Amino acid sequence: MRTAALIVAAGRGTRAGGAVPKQWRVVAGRTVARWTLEVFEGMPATLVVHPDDMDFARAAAEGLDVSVVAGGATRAASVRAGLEAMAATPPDCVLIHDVARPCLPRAVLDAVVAALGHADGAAPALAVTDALWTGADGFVTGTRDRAGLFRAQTPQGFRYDAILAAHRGHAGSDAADDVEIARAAGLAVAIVPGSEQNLKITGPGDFDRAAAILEERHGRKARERI
Ligand SMILES: Nc1ccn([C@@H]2O[C@H](COP(=O)(O)OP(=O)(O)OP(=O)(O)O)[C@@H](O)[C@H]2O)c(=O)n1
Ligand SMILES: C[C@](O)(CO)[C@H](O)COP(=O)(O)O
Repeated sequence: MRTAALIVAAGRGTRAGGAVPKQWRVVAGRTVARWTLEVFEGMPATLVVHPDDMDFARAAAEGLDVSVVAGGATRAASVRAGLEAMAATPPDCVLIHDVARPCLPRAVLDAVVAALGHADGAAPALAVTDALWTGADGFVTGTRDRAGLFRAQTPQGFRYDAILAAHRGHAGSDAADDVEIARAAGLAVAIVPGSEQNLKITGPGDFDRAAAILEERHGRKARERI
C-alpha cells in the first residue's frame, strides 16, 4: 500500500505570534516544519504552504522527498490543493497532518497506517477526561457530558481516492478537520490512540512544551544541529 503524507503549513500562526509564522520558528535546533517533515521520512510528502513562504519551505524540505505546493485561505482549501497536486501520481493512502504538530510520535503515525488496512479512514484522538463547562463573562454557565467525546489530532489518514472525492464534493471551506469532510461523504473513520505529546503548537507557550519533548526524545544533539 503506497502511502504519502500531506503536510498542511499554509497558515499564518496568528495566535502564536512572533516575527515569522510558527511553522518556520526554530525549536530545539530545527524549524517546526523540519521536525514535522522528518517524522514522515521514508514516504513521499507534499508540503502545502502560503505563497509567501516558498523559501522557508524549500529550506525545511532540503534533502527530503518533499514536493511544495501553494495552499489556500482555509485549512480545508489547503488540504484540497495538496490532494489535487497528488492526483498525477496518486497514492493508495494519504496521511493529512498539521505542520504545527512536530512532536508526533512515530508509533501514532504507524497506528493510523495500520488502521487503514481495515478502514477507509483513521485518525488519532484522546478521550476527554476533564469535566466540561460552558462559560461566559468569566463564569460557568453550564456543564456538559463528556461521555463519548474525543480530542482530535492528526495525521488523519484516508484512502486517497475517497478523501479526494469527499473534498471535491464538500461545500464550504470551514470544516474543523478532514474527518468532518470524510464523514459528510459517508466514510467510516476508525479512532486510534493519540498522544499528549502530539500537541498542536497554537499559542506562545506551546513552543517551550514542544522543545522539551523534542530535546528529551532526540537528546541535546538536536540543539547542536542549527
Ligand atoms: N489557510 C490555512 C490555515 C491553516 N493551515 C494549517 O492547518 C494547521 C492547523 O491550523 P492552525 O493551528 O490554526 O494554524 P494557523 O491557521 O497558522 O494558526 P492561527 O489560527 O493562529 O493563525 C496548521 O498546520 C496550519 O499551517 C493551512 O495549511 N492553511
Ligand atoms: C485539525 C485539528 O488539528 C484537529 O484537532 C484542528 O481542528 C485544527 O484546528 P485549528 O483551529 O485549525 O488549529
